[in-house]
Amino acid sequence: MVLHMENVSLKRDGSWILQNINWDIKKGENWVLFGLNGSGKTAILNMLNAFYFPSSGNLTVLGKEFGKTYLGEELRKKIGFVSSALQEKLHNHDNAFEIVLSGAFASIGLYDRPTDEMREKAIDLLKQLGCYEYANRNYHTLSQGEKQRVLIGRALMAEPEMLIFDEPTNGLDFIAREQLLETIQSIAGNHSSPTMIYVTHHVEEILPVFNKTLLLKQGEVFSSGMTTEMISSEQLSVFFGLPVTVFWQKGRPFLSK
Ligand SMILES: Nc1ncnc2c1ncn2[C@@H]1O[C@H](COP(=O)(O)OP(=O)(O)OP(=O)(O)O)[C@@H](O)[C@H]1O
Repeated sequence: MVLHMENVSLKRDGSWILQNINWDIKKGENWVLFGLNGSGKTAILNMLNAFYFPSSGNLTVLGKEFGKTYLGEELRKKIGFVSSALQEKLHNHDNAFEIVLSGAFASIGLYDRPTDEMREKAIDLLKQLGCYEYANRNYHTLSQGEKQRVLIGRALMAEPEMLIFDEPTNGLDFIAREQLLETIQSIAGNHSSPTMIYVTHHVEEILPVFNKTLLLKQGEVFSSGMTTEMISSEQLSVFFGLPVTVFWQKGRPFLSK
């Protein structure tokens, strides 16, 4: 089991942010965590990363049970994270190659001496993700879409067991978004690919590789199961509280009122 959440609730500053969350992720599944603004998506991610601790319930992430030992750092090494928020934390004067390489040490900036093997791997990843042509460019000169792909390379460098995309298309134009989504879909084709979780509130970003979906509403699980069943006109009309139609094209859902 990659993730086991059993009746997990979270209280912050006196209010309940998450209530009775049940969520199991098995190896081989890739999940969408779908919820509107303020539904508690970030709170769940902060628990997976061991920044927050459940106020009640049982939580096991990658075989580590919360409450038994301190597991923050150990766990975070096994979880790759791609978000726009992370972009701001990186050293902007590093080039794309160095940013990817630093993923091997789970560090911001390069403090340890990378091995030749690590360098080769970073180059392979840059090629695989279509970033090779700007490998020598300073990170801050890259476009948002290019930055996000470099971040994916950085995350994959550490060979994570879980890879989380937190609204990764923020700030991307249509073309950059589609390129990024294509990259994400291609990672899944790799036999050593990690379990992926894609956090979003945009239906049209849900790729075929994300075969499972959890619908989160006001801190509670509204429903969870196969993506094709969750992302349906019937479910989402109740979820949004307004009639919507979902139509599928080339394995991806689209939403209209
Ligand atoms: N420390 C805190 N104290 C009180 N309330 C909080 C705290 N942190 C978050 N919340 C509230 O918990 C709810 C869930 O927040 P969270 O950031 O997890 O939502 P989200 O689904 O990630 O939203 P978005 O898509 O807008 O990022 C929100 O109503 C938020 O205001």
